[in-house]
Amino acid sequence: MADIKVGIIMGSQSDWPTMKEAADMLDALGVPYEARIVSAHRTPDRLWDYGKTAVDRGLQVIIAGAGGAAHLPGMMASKTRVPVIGVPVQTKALSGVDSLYSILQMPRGYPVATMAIGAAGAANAGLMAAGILALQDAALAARLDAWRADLSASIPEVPVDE
Ligand SMILES: Nc1c(C(=O)O)ncn1[C@@H]1O[C@H](COP(=O)(O)O)[C@@H](O)[C@H]1O
Repeated sequence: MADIKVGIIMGSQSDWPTMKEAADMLDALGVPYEARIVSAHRTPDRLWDYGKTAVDRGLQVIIAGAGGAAHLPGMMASKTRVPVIGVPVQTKALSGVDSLYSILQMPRGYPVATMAIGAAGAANAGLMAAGILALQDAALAARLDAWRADLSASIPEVPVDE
């Protein structure tokens, strides 16, 4: 089995369509990961175990997505020193601003690197995780540079009528 250094966790199955954007990005960059449903509210023991074993299992980055009262990323950051990237999942009632504020305003000492709301934030979380791992992985760094160059090259210089 490939050496898994990235954990993608989410509060609910309903978050997967958003969090899959992070997974797809990691797939595109050839970064192995695991994906799990872990909820601070609904499965606190699972959260505890995941955080407690993260370092020993070799995880180097955790991407945590949740919506609404999104306590999962912050609680995971309280349980492990593995860096946590938070993804605020978009919600119906408050458009994800609730998720954003829940994740963003961590107390001093327990940071969560918070992305933008929704799918773009999840994709960026994948890129952020890859960038962190690329600091010590030259082959991944080359793939990430190529991905960025491709994106840049795909942006037209002159706008066209659609
Ligand atoms: N914010 C959290 C946590 C948590 O932070 O522990 N656990 C579940 N949830 C969120 O509840 C929302 C609705 O979940 P359901 O769709 O299962 O009702 C999801 O966006 C999930 O992340």
